[in-house]
Amino acid sequence: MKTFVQMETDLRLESSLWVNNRRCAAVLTGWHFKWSEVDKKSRDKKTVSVPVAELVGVEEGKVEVLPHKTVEDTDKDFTVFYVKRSSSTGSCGLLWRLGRTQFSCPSRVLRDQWIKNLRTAVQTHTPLRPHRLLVFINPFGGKKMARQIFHSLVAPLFELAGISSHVIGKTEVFSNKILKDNGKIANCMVKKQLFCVFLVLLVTERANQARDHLLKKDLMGFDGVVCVGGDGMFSEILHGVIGRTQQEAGTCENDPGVTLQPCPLHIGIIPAGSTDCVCYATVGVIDPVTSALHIIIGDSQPLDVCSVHYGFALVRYSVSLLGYGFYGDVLVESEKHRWMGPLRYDYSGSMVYLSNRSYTGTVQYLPADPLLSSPRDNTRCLSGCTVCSRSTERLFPNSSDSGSLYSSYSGHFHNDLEGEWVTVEGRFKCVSLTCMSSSCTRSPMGLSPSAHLADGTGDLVLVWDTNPLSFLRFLYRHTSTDDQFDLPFVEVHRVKAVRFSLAGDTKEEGHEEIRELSDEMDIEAGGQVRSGSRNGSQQHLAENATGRVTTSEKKTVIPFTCCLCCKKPPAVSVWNCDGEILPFTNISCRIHGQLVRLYARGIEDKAAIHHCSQERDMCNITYMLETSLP
Ligand SMILES: CCCCCCCCCCCCC/C=C/[C@@H](O)[C@H](COP(=O)(O)O)NC(=O)CCCCCCCCCCCCCCC
Ligand SMILES: Nc1ncnc2c1ncn2[C@@H]1O[C@H](COP(=O)(O)OP(=O)(O)O)[C@@H](O)[C@H]1O
Ligand SMILES: [Ca+2]
Repeated sequence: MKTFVQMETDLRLESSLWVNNRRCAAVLTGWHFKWSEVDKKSRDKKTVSVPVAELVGVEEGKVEVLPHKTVEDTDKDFTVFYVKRSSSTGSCGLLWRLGRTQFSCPSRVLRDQWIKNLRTAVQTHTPLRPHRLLVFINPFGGKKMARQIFHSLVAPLFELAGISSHVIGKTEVFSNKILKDNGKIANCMVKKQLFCVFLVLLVTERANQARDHLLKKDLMGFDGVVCVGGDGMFSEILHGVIGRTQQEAGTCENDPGVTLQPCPLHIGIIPAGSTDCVCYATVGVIDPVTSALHIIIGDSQPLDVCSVHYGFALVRYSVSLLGYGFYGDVLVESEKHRWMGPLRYDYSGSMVYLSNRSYTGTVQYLPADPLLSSPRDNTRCLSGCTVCSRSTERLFPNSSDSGSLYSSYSGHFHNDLEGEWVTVEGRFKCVSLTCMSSSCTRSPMGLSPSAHLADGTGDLVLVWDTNPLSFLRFLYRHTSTDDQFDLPFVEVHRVKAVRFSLAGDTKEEGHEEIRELSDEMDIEAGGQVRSGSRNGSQQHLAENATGRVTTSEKKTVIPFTCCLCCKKPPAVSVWNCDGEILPFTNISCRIHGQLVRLYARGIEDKAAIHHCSQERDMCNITYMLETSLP
């Protein structure tokens, strides 16, 4: 404690500085860098306060980054880059932009003192800033813009932080640029930069390449993995990161009852996909610059993950949507129209809606503690969420400081699969399970608006068979703030685990095909099954208890290919697992609290920011840091 106070005192700096030829009083306290004009009348006075954790770079001289980086190397000036917020229309979170202020000092000595103290403050207060990142770019995701997005919007920001890039895999034109730039960037990294980021870029050439890389290659020294793509790409990274962590810990992923090891590698998402639900639900906006800034400053958001099992074999992990019935059918249909890009979901959604199907099944669930929270309590999981913070203490009870990443990893995970299972049986339009709100641009409040990112539970939504108009009402409510659960044919439950099985005789049309597929997936006792890809060829990876890995490429078998034109509707649907079709119907699922961490901080409340900025007349806001820091 004494050392900490000492450090704070050492870092404190206060002096007059000039911004645009106007004199300002500037102060660096432990946690904030603030400046305000001194010669202004007090009522016009503006104080800009930047949390140290949100400083992006401190450079000598007068530096510009847009449209190109230019440096006027003067003796008495320095430039500070930081996170600046602005609200965005049409999304629930705030856009982050790069703020920049050039300061002039009365002497070079004072200038150097400011630079030194600001940089030391950042290093002291932001231990999770990444230094080495592995970046995977899916060139075929969403509107096929991932490479451009990365190179035009994200790379310049990383360059500010001092990039050294190493390209692996087959490189393309843009890679040459990175390689060419390397020398120049590496130089300033040594001399000037606030902190260094070492990026390894991989542009994928096939589905599951990123996952396989994470499962097999040397990851020594990396702090995090970044994916530039959509939810499918994120899912690959998720599987790679979780799988690798369990491999190294000697944990058997197949056992539905096992406590999985939380993953030390952070995951960053630069959105460039079709739904981008994970990004939207954890950041609040689909914006590559905002996401890049969250990565650069090393934000950390824990996330619950659902493991899906078929008997004693792991099938997949899910975070956003595990949906049977409507969402499964939409996915099957949308695969035929991938060429439409993101619009394929709207087209397929309409087609499947018009086909008016419902399915029988038995759902069993293990309710979560109703005293902790409820899916109908009208709360939102926002940045600094108290429900999630309390869950951290519950999930990692042995850690001394539950908020700290490293201490939580040393604690013992609390295994809570106790309780009484509830069984419901009947005919459903859809059965959905989500670990988080799953908000996205189509549905800004999400599948379950009050779900939490990191509370160790999921929300199970049961939509009983109903007439088409009522079902449309249910769907339509997802697009507004109207409560989609306030309908007589809809139920929502906060759960820790779920099982699903086909009701009655399972030997129905379509199901045989699924069974055939599952036979081909080589499930041995204790064997692990991974499947997936939505690009026409499905790679199955089966790993048995001895660790032997076998892969076999096979043509995608999508059940019910003629589902929309057959006169007789299919009796069995499929599971949509974060955009992947599962080859099994009878599955069991379990939520693993805070299994992974993202470079994000949850959705920042627009209202709180607005209120805050009016009160203090500040163009940059200390809001989050003031709520989350000691
Ligand atoms: C009438 C308007 C109805 C709007 C209903 C909106 C419900 C939206 C729920 C969205 C949940 C999203 C969960 C995320 C899942 C993703 O992991 C996953 C993979 O994403 P990726 O391809 O980017 O990698 N995405 C999906 O599986 C897509 C699910 C999207 C379902 C959209 C359904 C649109 C339905 C439109 C119905 C229109 C009825 C019109 C009747 C005339
Ligand atoms: N080079 C590649 N070629 C084909 N498919 C790929 C490639 N790289 C990744 N994929 C797969 O593409 C799928 C869709 O990617 P994603 O980035 O999520 O886009 P979208 O949001 O449009 O679905 C993912 O399941 C991923 O496994
Ligand atoms: Ca949750």
